[in-house]
Amino acid sequence: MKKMVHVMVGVIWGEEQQILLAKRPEHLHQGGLWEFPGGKLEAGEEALSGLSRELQEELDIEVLEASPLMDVKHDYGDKQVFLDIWQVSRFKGEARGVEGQLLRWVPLAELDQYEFPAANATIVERLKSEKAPSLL
Ligand SMILES: Nc1nc2c([nH]c(=O)n2[C@H]2C[C@H](O)[C@@H](COP(=O)(O)OP(=O)(O)OP(=O)(O)O)O2)c(=O)[nH]1
Ligand SMILES: [Mg+2]
Repeated sequence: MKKMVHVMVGVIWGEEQQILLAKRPEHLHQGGLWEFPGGKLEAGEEALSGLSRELQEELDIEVLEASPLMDVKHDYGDKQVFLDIWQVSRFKGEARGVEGQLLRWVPLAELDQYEFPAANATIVERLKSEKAPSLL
């Protein structure tokens, strides 16, 4: 059986209800697609610590407030992921692509215009079906 990778995923809200997307580098798993920033939880690490660490490493921001949104399990065939998705409602600093990744702040209504990994379809649906600020 393939091992399931626990991934911390941040839906980061900007001040005008936009969400931060990052483009995955071509050479990575699911490369060339847009994602919500995040990465693998380390052994023994708490979920929120892992999320904060990943967003610090990838975007150079400090998470000040975050809450769990949903989990998604997905089998890509070559890899099985458990996406642990949190909404980030407050953070410190200005996000930049530390690893050279392209970033874009996208209004909720325009999310469908971006190509995501297959596992993200349910996340996008969920975000569109609820009024963002009430979740926070
Ligand atoms: N960050 C993120 N990963 C996603 C999303 N959707 C999705 O299927 N994934 C998958 C793709 C990858 O298989 C996995 C994330 O692993 P990763 O390799 O980017 O993790 P990482 O940032 O810790 O990278 P690294 O330290 O191994 O370089 O989760 C998403 O929206 N955001
Ligand atoms: Mg990552």
